[in-house]
Amino acid sequence: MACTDAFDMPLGKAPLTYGKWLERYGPLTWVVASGKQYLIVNDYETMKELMEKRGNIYIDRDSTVLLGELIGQKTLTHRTPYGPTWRQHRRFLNRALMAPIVKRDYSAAMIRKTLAFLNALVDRPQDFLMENKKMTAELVTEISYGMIEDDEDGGHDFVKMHLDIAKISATTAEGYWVDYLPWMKHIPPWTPLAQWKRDAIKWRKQYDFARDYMFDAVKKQLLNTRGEGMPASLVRNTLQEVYSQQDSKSGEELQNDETAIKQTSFSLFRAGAETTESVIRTFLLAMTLHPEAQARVRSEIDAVIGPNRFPSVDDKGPEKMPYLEATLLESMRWNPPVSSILPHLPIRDDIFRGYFIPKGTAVVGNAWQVSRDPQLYHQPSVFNPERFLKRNENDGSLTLDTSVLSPWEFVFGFGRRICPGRDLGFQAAWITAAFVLWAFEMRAKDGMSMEDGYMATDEERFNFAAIS
Ligand code: HEM
Repeated sequence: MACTDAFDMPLGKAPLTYGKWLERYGPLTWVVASGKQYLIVNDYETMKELMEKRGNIYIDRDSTVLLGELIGQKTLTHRTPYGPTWRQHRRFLNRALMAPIVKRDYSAAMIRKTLAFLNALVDRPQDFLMENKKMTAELVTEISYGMIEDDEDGGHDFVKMHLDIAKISATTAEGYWVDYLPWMKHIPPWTPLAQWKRDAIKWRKQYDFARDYMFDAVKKQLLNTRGEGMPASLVRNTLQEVYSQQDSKSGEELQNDETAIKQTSFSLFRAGAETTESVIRTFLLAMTLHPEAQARVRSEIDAVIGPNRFPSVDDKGPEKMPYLEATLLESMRWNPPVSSILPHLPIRDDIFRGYFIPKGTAVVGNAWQVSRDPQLYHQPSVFNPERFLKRNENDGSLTLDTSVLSPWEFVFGFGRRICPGRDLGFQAAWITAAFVLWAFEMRAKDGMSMEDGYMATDEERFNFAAIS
């Protein structure tokens, strides 16, 4: 392990800088910046050792005073500290987002949204990025609530509310004095230099309104109809389950369950929309820049599905369509949506490989570096779905090569904090990919290709933001 200094802490494209530390210092780099301790982990085995094998220790999350505490984002599942509230969130989410439930309850919404996306592409192909954003934002909202607006309450635009909240997060991301001097949170809002506090109160109201708005609508409808005719959604399904146990629960327990469902459903948009959008965006980019790979996926779709029916989730899986599966895996590896995995903080002091790691250190796994590890992937910057495939010697068919590390092993994080929406996100991306290439051939504008050097380096091609 090596220590570097705060001035080396990158402001932009962090995973690339972390990757350079691997060459200089080895897999672990210790950094202290703005009074906070970070441990940057740059290889897969070490991430697994810390966040999975020692997952009971490296399980906490950090949060800032302004955004986390005063505005309330600490209550989003991915920001919730380790403890009973987080465990309750995970119990609901793990059950509600299991692969068979996703397939049974949410496939129809995914197909409906994808067909709307295809229609938009016919009319306005140049808007594909914006339409992809819209599709994934609406899909995750519908999965959370079964609808995208509450007509009875004036039809506020829920997606827009979320986008506004994302702006608040961006505005506050660089930190305020109160984040370093927590006693400042007690300063009354009317004092002359407390504009930040007045802003925080305003943002808190905006945040609380958005969090309660759709949840309250679904709850009201459920109480009025007992769920008759309501579409499946995370809120409907989990509230129904909780209400079915109301005889065995105290009023306080029911209230706690409701609060947890409200927080988890509100978290899904922040955690699930842009990440799924990223997988689809990378797939579309890869298919455009690699016409040969696109042609192989399209011929697989032609052979398995043909022109007379739509793709269906029953076609999904490496046994039926190995090349499509490998292409999506390669899209997730080529550009991991969360290039720096959210920090896992140890809940107690730990000794690892002889190094002392204090409680509260932000342990950051650099998923990007794993995706570019030449020991794991030959020519890692090259988009090559075949790296995940091998030919069956007996019948010549293709199967997944399990000796190659699947991106499933690192792009969704590790241990008990692993992404609970991974099956949902992957299935949504699969449906979009299958429908787009069933319906269209994609070509780059003006016939540009990788050979022309079009955005040829990783650094130019991807943005390395929180969601890349
Ligand atoms: C498809 C692409 C997706 C990717 C690549 C992705 C990736 C991740 C990663 C890296 C984490 C952090 C895991 C860790 O700390 O070890 C995470 C957490 C999380 N993800 Fe996803 N995610 C995706 C889709 C989704 C979807 C569709 C949902 C839900 C609708 C979702 C919900 C969550 C939640 C709630 C957490 C917080 C878990 C916790 O802190 O306990 N994600 N995701």
